[in-house]
Amino acid sequence: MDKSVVHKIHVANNAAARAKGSRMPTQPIKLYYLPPSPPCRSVMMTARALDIDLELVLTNIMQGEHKTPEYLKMNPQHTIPTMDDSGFILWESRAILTYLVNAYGRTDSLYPKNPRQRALVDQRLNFDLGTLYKRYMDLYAPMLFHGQGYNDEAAEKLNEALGWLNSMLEGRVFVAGDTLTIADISIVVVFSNLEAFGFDFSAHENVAKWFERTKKSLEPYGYEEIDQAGARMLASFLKKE
Ligand SMILES: N[C@@H](CCC(=O)N[C@@H](CS)C(=O)NCC(=O)O)C(=O)O
Repeated sequence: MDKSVVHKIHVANNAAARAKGSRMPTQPIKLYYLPPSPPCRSVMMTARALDIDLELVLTNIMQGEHKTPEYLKMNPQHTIPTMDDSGFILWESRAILTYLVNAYGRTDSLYPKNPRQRALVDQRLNFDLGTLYKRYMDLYAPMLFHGQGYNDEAAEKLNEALGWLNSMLEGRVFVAGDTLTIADISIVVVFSNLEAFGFDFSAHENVAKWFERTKKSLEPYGYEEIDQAGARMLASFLKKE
């Protein structure tokens, strides 16, 4: 679509949102992304949940588009997703999620302001970054990107992390309480990948039920189009190996 048309739509959408009393970006927020990238998918679903239009900038990391001088000037760590909100540059998906809710959320429900509730969301996000997503990558990155085989030890480590998540979910509807938060959106992308890759996590009953519930909750925010489609794309890389 013509850029000026995209901008006009953005201005009209924001005027409507402002009329409903919410804060909205003055310019479209740019997101450097690639559809199968799991952390990009969590940012895109969160933006939908917040009713924020993103200007998506396709950044093909397979073709080195994240290592151009311009990209490295913006993000020397050359990762996607990277966000540009009117010159404010941010990377690390979980930092982007918290920023978007803090800056543009109509309510705090996706990232509660209550200190204890927020601390639980932060704990889950840190668990995801440092343990769950890390162990998922320890198992699947060698298979996806280096043609290596299934590593039972890495699978066992991942399974251990799934068990910890299962315990965190005991007596809870969502990972940090009774309502959907950005922690669910960050964590769900791991499970969409595991499902697409055929990793059986059904023994973790709380996790399996939470996954189905979270998929449904995210349906209005593009779950199938963004997350499931991205996970299937990644799975097709896996099958080729
Ligand atoms: N922890 C980061 C991970 C970002 C990341 O590693 N993204 C991958 C794509 S899924 C990437 O940019 N890889 C290219 C590179 O690191 O050079 C986040 O959540 O944003």
